[in-house]
Amino acid sequence: MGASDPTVKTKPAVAETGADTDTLLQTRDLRKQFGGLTATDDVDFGVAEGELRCLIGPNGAGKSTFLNLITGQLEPTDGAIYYDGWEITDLSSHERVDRGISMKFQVPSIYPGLTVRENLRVPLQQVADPSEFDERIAIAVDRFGLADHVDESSSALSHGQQQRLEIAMAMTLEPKLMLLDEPVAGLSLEETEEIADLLRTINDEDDVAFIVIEHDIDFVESIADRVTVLHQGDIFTEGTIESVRNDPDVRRIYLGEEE
Ligand SMILES: Nc1ncnc2c1ncn2[C@@H]1O[C@H](COP(=O)(O)OP(=O)(O)OP(=O)(O)O)[C@@H](O)[C@H]1O
Repeated sequence: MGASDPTVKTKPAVAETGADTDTLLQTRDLRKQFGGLTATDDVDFGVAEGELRCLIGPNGAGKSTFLNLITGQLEPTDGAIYYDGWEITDLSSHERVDRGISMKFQVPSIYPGLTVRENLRVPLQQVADPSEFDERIAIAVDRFGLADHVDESSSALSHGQQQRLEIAMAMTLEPKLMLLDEPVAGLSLEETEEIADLLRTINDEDDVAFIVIEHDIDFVESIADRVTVLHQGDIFTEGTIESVRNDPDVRRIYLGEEE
């Protein structure tokens, strides 16, 4: 196919950053300082299209700061962020959502005064015609195990159901990259397994890439393609969960074990 073929997407950032062509997100020398504290220390980080990556590290390692830089909730002190072939460093959070980056926080950001159906209508209003709402809501509640609760107040749902509702809301925006900050914190083992299954299914069927911050290593093991360990604002190591779990240096910094 020639360069004039409109179906061929040029990816200027690939040449600029040296990233692989299947790289969806790439940061270069990304830095965030809060006064004298360096929370993100010149990080070069890449995620491939359709990859499910977990981000782990001790408290204060800079995980949430890093995710907030990617969503645009925080402005970097220095460095650049590339997404889907384009530099997005100066785009607003809203513009990043429009391009397919979605974020789910630890505390479900659903509307407790609204029913499940009404909650799902909120993001749908941004992307669909009202005539499509009923059908799309029916598909979503079926897929996310909420069909029996569609007209219940979302405040009456269990914590696990609320997490699923929020993931369902994020998925209506048809993201290419979903960022999750501790999605199973406070959930039971059964609810945690449900979320793990859901994320793997979305990842397989919709080809959505994920960056998931999580402290629960068993959960990480059950979902991650690769794991990145952050420590003191920088990447300490990356690899499979097995290699990371068996790395004595990771055990020392992450699990607090002395050598
Ligand atoms: N708005 C802020 N102002 C000042 N310092 C901040 C701010 N946000 C984070 N920090 C500091 O930056 C460092 C990294 O914090 P961050 O919350 O990103 O770490 P984390 O790895 O997500 O930690 P945890 O696992 O405890 O959630 C910490 O030292 C934190 O105190």
